[in-house]
Amino acid sequence: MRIYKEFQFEAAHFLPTAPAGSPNARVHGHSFRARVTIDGVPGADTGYVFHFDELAQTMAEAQDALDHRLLNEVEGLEAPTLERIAIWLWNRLQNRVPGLAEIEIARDSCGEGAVYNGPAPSRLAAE
Ligand SMILES: Nc1nc2c(c(=O)[nH]1)N=C([C@H](O)[C@H](O)COP(=O)(O)OP(=O)(O)OP(=O)(O)O)CN2
Ligand SMILES: [Zn+2]
Repeated sequence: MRIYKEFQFEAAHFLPTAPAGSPNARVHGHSFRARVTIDGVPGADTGYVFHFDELAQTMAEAQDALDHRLLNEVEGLEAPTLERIAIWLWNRLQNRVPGLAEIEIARDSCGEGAVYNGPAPSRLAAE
């Protein structure tokens, strides 16, 4: 079973590789939504996969690192596309959230988003 929790953040950014003169090359802001999805089996006694309160604490720390920031100044987000933010959040949460299955970063105002399910499995040594 999959469960999820979301948080919002408002942040500024620019895309350093955008062509000069493009609006994307200028600092501008968006409202972002992050969804963290966990895959697991509800505990026989607890009835939950992972307690939302525990997840909320971890997510609050990530939210604080992103909210009302210039994302380009956040370590690892020098090119802060939706895709890069999704990977950044995955890397931040992967050791702290058992069963982490998916990160979605969305800009709902323009119907855009990126969904990341973690790195592709590494090739078998025999290959
Ligand atoms: N594959 C991607 N393409 C683009 C991304 C991205 O993250 N991944 N990001 C951008 C820029 O951030 C750009 O600002 C998005 O612009 P646009 O789609 O025009 O949306 P708005 O600026 O209109 O968003 P509002 O929040 O509605 O103002 C470009 N491409
Ligand atoms: Zn933008």
